Amino acid sequence: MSNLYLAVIGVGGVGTAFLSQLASLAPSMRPTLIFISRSSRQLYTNDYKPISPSNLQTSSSKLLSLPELTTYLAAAPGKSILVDNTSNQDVAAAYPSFLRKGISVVTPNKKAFSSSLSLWNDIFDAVDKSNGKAMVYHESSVGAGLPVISTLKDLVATGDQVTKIEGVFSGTMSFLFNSFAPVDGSGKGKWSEIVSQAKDAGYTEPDPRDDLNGMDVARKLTILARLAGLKVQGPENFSVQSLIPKELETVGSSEEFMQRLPEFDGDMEAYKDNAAKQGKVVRYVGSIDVAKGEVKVGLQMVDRGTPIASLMGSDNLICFYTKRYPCPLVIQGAGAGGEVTAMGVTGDLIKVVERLR
Ligand SMILES: NC(=O)C1=CN([C@@H]2O[C@H](COP(=O)(O)OP(=O)(O)OC[C@H]3O[C@@H](n4cnc5c(N)ncnc54)[C@H](OP(=O)(O)O)[C@@H]3O)[C@@H](O)[C@H]2O)C=CC1
Ligand SMILES: N[C@@H](CC=O)C(=O)O
Ligand code: NA
Repeated sequence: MSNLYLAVIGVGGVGTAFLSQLASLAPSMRPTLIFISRSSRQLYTNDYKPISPSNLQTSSSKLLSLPELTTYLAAAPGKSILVDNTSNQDVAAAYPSFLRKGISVVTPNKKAFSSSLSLWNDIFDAVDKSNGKAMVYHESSVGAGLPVISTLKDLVATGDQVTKIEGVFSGTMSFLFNSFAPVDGSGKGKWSEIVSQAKDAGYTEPDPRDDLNGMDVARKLTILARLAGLKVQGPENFSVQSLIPKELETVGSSEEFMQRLPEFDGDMEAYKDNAAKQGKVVRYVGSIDVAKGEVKVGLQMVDRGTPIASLMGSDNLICFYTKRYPCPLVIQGAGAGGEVTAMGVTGDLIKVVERLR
């Protein structure tokens, strides 16, 4: 496609899967890739010629700062779309600047939508003021590729009243507890070993402590709460149960954290045994009570026969209770992993392309 241009920041698990899905799109739906970057390398040309991702590793392009990238994309000979596949806060904080220059943003990065309320307002003000020229889509910021954000937006836009949202919002936490404490009472290894497996499978955040401290779930609930109409200030403003052992809270690197985690396997065994004594299993759940304005994130002892207890793999389970759906509208499926997350990103990109071309 000649008149739409694409910049991709971040080529890790999600970014790599996204690039392969991008390559499989029909040429009429595929914007011209003109910029790609990892944390310390960028590839682009000054004359907006198409680039090939495979050349990123050997690229010697001068590194553009975020304001320089904004200027570069704004001067492209057609409309530009930025795909942010990082979890970087600085990139997220630059979305309003991109949007104000007419550059649409597509991302699985939760940071922009779950940090300060003022960043949230700046982003959506910029979208509103662009008169349809700049869009933001972030389906994969909650439930990876599952249609969670789009469903909630449709419920709200069509006048339904959301009363409660609850379920399992983390692919990592789901995988950890489904493997560590399955309903049949067995278990597929020690807690720390299963955390390593979740990291190797690409389910965790770049730093797995962001999952284990509950912040990943807290960020997702912040996003959903805001979309449901609550003015949540941020994930620090409600109760979040961390699974990081106290002794490891001040550890510097994620590598050292992973090395020392086995010392605390006994703590998680205790949670599991305690639940088993009550005939239950332990799971990491979240809920938003819209009427009370209450958000909660943490461990719960769950009855064995319930849908939450019976989840498999990295599945998420999201229940929307609304005026129209007093028996909840339920969305379930894989909530983490490169391919399913990239599917949400690519799907969002297709929506932007359809609206811009
Ligand atoms: N993995 C999953 O299942 C899901 C992930 N997400 C979200 O998707 C995003 C990406 O996750 P994932 O792919 O797993 O993470 P990875 O750690 O695999 O990849 C992150 C990528 O971002 C790059 N990066 C980081 N900072 C910058 C920067 N300032 N400029 C350019 N590139 C940068 C890294 O560069 P380098 O390679 O040089 O380190 C790396 O390529 C995150 O926001 C995550 O929350 C959302 C839903 C599910
Ligand atoms: N680390 C996250 C990835 C998706 O948002 C998770 O495990 O759910
Ligand atoms: Na989603």
